[in-house]
Amino acid sequence: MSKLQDLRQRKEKIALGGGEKRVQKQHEKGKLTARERINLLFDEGSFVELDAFVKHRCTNFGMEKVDAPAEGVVTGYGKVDGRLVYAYSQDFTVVGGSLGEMHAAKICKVMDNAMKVGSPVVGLNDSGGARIQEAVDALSGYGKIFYRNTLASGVIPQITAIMGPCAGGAVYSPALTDFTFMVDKTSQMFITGPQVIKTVTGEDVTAEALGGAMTHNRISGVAHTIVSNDEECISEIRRLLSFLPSNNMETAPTFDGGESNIIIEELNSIIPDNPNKPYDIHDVIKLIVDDADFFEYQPHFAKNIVTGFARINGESVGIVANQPKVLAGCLDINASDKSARFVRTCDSFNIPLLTIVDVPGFLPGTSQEYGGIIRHGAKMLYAYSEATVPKVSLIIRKAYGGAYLAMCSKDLGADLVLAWPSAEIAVMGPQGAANIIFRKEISGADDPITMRKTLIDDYTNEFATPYKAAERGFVDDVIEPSSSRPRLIDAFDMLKSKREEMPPKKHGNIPL
Ligand SMILES: CC(=O)SCCNC(=O)CCNC(=O)[C@H](O)C(C)(C)COP(=O)(O)OP(=O)(O)OC[C@H]1O[C@@H](n2cnc3c(N)ncnc32)[C@H](O)[C@@H]1OP(=O)(O)O
Repeated sequence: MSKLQDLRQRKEKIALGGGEKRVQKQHEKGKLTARERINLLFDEGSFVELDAFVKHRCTNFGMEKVDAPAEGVVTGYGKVDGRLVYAYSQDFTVVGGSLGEMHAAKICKVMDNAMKVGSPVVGLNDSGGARIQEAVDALSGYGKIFYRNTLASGVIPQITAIMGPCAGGAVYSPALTDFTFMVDKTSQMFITGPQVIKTVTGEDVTAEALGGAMTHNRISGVAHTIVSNDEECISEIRRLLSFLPSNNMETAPTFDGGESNIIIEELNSIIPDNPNKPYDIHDVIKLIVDDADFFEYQPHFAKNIVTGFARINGESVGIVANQPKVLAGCLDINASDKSARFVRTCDSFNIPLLTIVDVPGFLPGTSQEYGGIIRHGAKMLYAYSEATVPKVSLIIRKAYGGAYLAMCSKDLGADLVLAWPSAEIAVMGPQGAANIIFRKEISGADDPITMRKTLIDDYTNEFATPYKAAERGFVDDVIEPSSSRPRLIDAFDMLKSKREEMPPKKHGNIPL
């Protein structure tokens, strides 16, 4: 056999992964193989595989006889929409995609290379976890990955997709990355599986209920996006990448922004006359951004706040907006965590922030106080204050108390604050305020009910407007809602050359 034939044969054998039977089993579960996923991720023909010949060197429990093509993980680089991206894709058909010393070394090489050239890393996870035969060498492999995840944090975007099992120590690499996708029904994440839980606590729980995609998207907030199958997962990763720069020294790619001067009459009537009537903030976002295209971040978690990426005049922006439809748009523990993390993600990657405010306050109650709403809410204040990207706030209705401050107020460094005439910026809502400051007048009146109503109306007319804040310069301008899109385009355009430095320090100490 010629050397060339030998090379071809070797590569063909490696490309078969764990063999036909195991590939068939993978397909029967509704999953694509590691290589099929890689092919979908990258622009056609652009993927360059590295380390296909790497072998494990474990001899425990007969492992010297186990051939593991590509060491159970396909690694390399290629182009996504013409931009360089590094990726690894675990191959469940090879020793269950389990991670040993050399499997980890391949992933570490991808991360090291991506850091050198400043490109995102996409990790497609489908693995039985630490390769049990390799013992502490496998654990060390995870440790090396966690260390690199942390060093790369805020330098290059790190995206993880969970496309199969992800248990034990394996869960912490995804948790250290910027974005975690989970495929519905075929992916699970947990520290300890159902059997261990049954033994230790006696609790009965299925793997899906414990760590399925919806559990982590809706309840725990560990995952950011749920997708229905592998194909959708990969296409959503490609879509997400289009909103992000390749690294923290660059800005996100720009696109054709469409109509910029458009007046949107619908916005003038989108807020209901009754201040207690909810509406869907998505309607406002979709009218303002380019092509109604909104990539939502954690759409199923803390639905009282809406976060995600969009474009305004072709440029990426990160949007944080209260959702009056859920908990009246109050901020709570989960909303604070979700938005603070999102703000920091945007700031890391030079993505300007648009904050749309309609917030009646922080959610009252013992469960919130005992859960540490003070500590969690502080994360929002911290994240907005330290963010140096352009920050534009649009106050469309309620902006009360500490929550007004937390939603990127002027005092937390908003570069431009615009308000609609429907804005109400005050320490608290008129009803609550009147009960406290006019208590004596109300209780001493011949007709307390009428007196209360009169005083609430007085307070509303005087304070529940944007004009008190505008008088002090906390609001830069009160605008017609219909002009919001051109005004925001103009604001972000004006702020493009913004330069702001934080005081030198090792790192800040965000309340965790
Ligand atoms: C730090 C940590 O990561 S601790 C976590 C350690 N990992 C674990 O506890 C999980 C162990 N694995 C499992 O429980 C199961 O394999 C599951 C649930 C992940 C998947 O189950 P199934 O879909 O039924 O696949 P199955 O068990 O047949 O595994 C496929 C192959 O991968 C192997 N495999 C799976 N996980 C591992 C592992 N962690 N180490 C070594 N081999 C493994 C299996 O032995 C099997 O090999 P075979 O095809 O030669 O028979």
